[in-house]
Amino acid sequence: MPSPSPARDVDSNAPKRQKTEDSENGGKKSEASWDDGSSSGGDIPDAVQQASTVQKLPSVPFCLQTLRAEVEELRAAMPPYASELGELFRPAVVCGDLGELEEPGEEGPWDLTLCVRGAEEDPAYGFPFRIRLRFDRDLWPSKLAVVRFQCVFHHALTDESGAMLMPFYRGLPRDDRGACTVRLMVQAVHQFLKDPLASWRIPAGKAPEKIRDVLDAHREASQDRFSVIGRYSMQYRHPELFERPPRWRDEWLAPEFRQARREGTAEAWRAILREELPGEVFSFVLFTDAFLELLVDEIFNFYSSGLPARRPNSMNNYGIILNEIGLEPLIDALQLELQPLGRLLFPGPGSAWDGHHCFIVRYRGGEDLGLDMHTDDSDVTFNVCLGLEFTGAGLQFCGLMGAPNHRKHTYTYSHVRGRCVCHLGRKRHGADNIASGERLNLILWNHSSALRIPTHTSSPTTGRRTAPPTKSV
Ligand SMILES: O=C(O)CCC(=O)C(=O)O
Ligand SMILES: [Fe+2]
Repeated sequence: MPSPSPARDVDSNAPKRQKTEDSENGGKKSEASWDDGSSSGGDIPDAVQQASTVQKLPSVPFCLQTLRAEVEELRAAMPPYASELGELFRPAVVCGDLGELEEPGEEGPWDLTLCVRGAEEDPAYGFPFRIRLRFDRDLWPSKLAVVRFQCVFHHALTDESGAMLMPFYRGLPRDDRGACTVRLMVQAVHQFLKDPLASWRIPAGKAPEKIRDVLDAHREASQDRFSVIGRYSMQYRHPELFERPPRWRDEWLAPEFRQARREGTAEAWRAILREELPGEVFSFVLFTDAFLELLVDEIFNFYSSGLPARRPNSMNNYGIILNEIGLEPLIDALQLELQPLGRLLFPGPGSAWDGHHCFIVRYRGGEDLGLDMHTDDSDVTFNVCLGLEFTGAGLQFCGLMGAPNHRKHTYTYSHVRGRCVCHLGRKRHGADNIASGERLNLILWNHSSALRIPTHTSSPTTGRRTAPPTKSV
């Protein structure tokens, strides 16, 4: 896939956001900035640059009360393309000016999640995509709310983490004060999904061919994905797993897990945990038999549908990605259920998840038997055994990546149906060969964008983001 040609940034009059230069940011970029050349157009071709206008922005101070009122006004009259509007909340951690994680104080920022779709009949973007709006008092409402797609999203004009790029913000609609509003932000995302070039203010017919090519490639990937999800939706065995908004039924989660969640204290959570390796590997009962039966039945139903399945990673030939068959909303909700435990066990990497990769691994004679030692492309991994009957298949652990004992065996965990084992993604591990029977596990890789700020936030993505994540062995 060709990449767009480099060009210089011309918008030196753009207003500056505080402290976003590399030197002040530990070499990392913040999700949006208005200042330096590299963050506002390093790889963006000339036609795009010319379309960017130099804006005079008003100085309207941040006011939390007004922001809350705008969210409620949106809730009271949701546009047809928006749904699943959450509540404003302060994120548990954010990336500080030096790239370190910090807990935000009274001054915010504030986050809001909701789903937005593009044009109704569009087979690639006419579906609800979960987005996060981040309101930072240095930027809102005079400049922008930072927008990030918090879901599987194939698009050429967002960065690797799903964050909008600078030209999107330059084209934001404004109210009669010249400021942003929540409703206008949501409308801008909808317009972006409908016509990204117009939203970047690139005149019709002026888009460089290279950009049109990458846009088309991503559109095709998105369309293929929704085509499988759509076709499978005609064949669901258990539609309750696919509901929108998603809902975890009480009878699906183990009573002791629900009890800990109700009490919500560190002691209550600790009471359900088994510390397999002190401070590093934990396990607990997560699912009931009823849920295990339901999920396994649905997975075998998908296998027998004959629909194409992307494989979860380069080391697994028989698994399926749950986010690719319509279960992304359910897994979003599962991640929320597990978040308090992540925060307790792994402060930092487990504190504020906003993305996931969730898949099934399957082992049986004649297919994959086990899994080589590796680390996961996750911040925190949850691994739940779904059954079936099997012997062997111990889960081996070594040290943390980078630690002196990285390659040294430290512990063997034995999977038990319904039980979940959790660890940092950088803890080296691998599965012994299955000796008999068949094993299915659900693997949830949790990601925090605060820990994964990409180094390029402005150039169009140059290829299809369809390659499965790989593991470092
Ligand atoms: O089979 C297992 O239990 C481990 C799977 C795993 O580590 C992975 O898929 O990343
Ligand atoms: Fe793994």
